[in-house]
Amino acid sequence: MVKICCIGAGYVGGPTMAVIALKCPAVEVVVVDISVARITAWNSEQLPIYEPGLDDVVKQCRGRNLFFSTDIEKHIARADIIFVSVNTPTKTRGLGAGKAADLTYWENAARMIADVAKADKIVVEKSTVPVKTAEAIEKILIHNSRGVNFQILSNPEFLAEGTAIKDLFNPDRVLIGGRETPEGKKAVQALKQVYANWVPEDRIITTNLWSAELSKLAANAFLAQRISSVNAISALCEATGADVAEVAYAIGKDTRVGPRFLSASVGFGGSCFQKDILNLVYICECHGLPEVANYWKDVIKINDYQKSRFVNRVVSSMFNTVSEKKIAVLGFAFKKDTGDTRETPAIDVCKGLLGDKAKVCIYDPQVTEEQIQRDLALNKFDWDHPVHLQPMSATEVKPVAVTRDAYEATKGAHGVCILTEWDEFKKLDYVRIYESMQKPAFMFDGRNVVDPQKMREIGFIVYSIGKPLDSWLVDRPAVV
Ligand SMILES: NC(=O)c1ccc[n+]([C@@H]2O[C@H](COP(=O)([O-])OP(=O)(O)OC[C@H]3O[C@@H](n4cnc5c(N)ncnc54)[C@H](O)[C@@H]3O)[C@@H](O)[C@H]2O)c1
Ligand SMILES: O=c1ccn([C@@H]2O[C@H](COP(=O)(O)OP(=O)(O)O[C@H]3O[C@H](CO)[C@@H](O)[C@H](O)[C@H]3O)[C@@H](O)[C@H]2O)c(=O)[nH]1
Repeated sequence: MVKICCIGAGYVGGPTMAVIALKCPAVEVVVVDISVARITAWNSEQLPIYEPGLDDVVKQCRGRNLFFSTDIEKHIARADIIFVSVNTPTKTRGLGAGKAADLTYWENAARMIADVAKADKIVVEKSTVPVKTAEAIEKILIHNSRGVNFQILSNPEFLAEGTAIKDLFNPDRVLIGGRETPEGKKAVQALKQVYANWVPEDRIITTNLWSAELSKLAANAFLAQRISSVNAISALCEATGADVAEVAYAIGKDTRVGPRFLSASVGFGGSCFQKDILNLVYICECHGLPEVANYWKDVIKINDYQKSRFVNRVVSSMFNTVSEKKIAVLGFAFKKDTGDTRETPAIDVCKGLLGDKAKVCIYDPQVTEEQIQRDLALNKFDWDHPVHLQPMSATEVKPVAVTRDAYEATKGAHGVCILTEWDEFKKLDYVRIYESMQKPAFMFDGRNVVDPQKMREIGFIVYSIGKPLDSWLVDRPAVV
């Protein structure tokens, strides 16, 4: 029986290994982590992450050929194939601070593999890492190997949160990069065999190591660039009276462009886009390509601009101050169908509103009060470390209220901000919400979830990203 061990039981390691176990009954899969709490949760009824369809997959395989453990050394030693899916945060100090990836966790994992391996192993890079990391890891392994043969593969993951199981069941492609030596090719084939259990052969792409690593960063940069492009157009739409949804529909009908990833929003979030673009920027700078670096940096600049623009819109339309006003925030996760808040635009929007002394009251169907407090207290990039290593000081607790219900959050509020496109926000009783609010009642829709015309008929003053403005807003420009 082929034995797989995955180091890192997070958003990628957990779902990916659960699907491998489901689709490959002849493979034994053990997911290990340094976080005892995470492993305990994976072994319980309440999994540590919310992902549609995940519970079902885990229940089918756990205890059969899928196991979760903190005994990292034992399972590394037993495995034929080791996936590494640990955190790769942005460095906060030293060389490359604010851009380069901090490979501390990756390096620790590699050294542990070198220490405990007594037989040949295939080591698979699953984390998203700057190009040529595999080469560095290879050096650590080879120099500490004591005669064991390691083959390094890059197998970046393309799943999106909220649709992880769907994406893993039916991936657009699986990418495997490896060395072009006979041993390297053999290792690529071994990993290909695992995916071939359910992924059609023509969707499994093999490349050299560097192409695989760079493709992952470039794919995320291209996706994020589409959102910043449509968000840039949304600002122009507001200034000129066009409707960004109509413009995006017309653009997306061109088969060369395609319709997906053209929804204007308060900004993109998530653990990947910003971090991966910063990595790309750093690599370009290191290779003496400042023009290319600046090109990609602007994708992030537009994203920051979009968040600031939103906050300024709220403040300027509410008589230029939100001080002491209750502002309800509906949605805190970075997208629907996940409880993940990493780099969610809600953090910057809430911090902006709190900076203007608003009384912020937040409701999200999947995010806990503890998580929201943690997010509002953490410094930039601190979130991407194993949870038990993140700083958290009780003195930093922010004056926000968190409710378990959208009606409670909006009761008595002066304004409502929709920051995540949860389906349930489409179906709320907005007449009831309007009646319970202070007047004039403001609606700021950062995800174009509600029909602005219907909201106006109810009585709200409405702002929707990239849509023609209410006359009230036209006279109150939101300058960044
Ligand atoms: N989240 C996504 O949608 C996504 C998609 C594709 C790729 N990625 C990439 O995959 C990687 C992991 O992302 P994630 O979202 O799963 O992160 P995560 O924070 O959810 O999980 C990482 C896990 O690794 C564990 N860990 C860290 N060091 C360890 C060590 N030495 N030994 C054992 N466990 C260790 C942590 O405790 C944590 O549970 C990142 O490089 C990310 O960029 C993420
Ligand atoms: O038209 C769109 C599409 C997305 N978003 C926002 O963009 C962010 C990212 O969304 P999405 O890409 O769906 O989620 P992620 O889980 O961050 O997945 C991205 O990042 C992963 C980590 O690298 C990759 O594996 C995936 O392929 C890539 O889509 C979210 O805040 C979305 O709300 C928009 O604002 N408009």
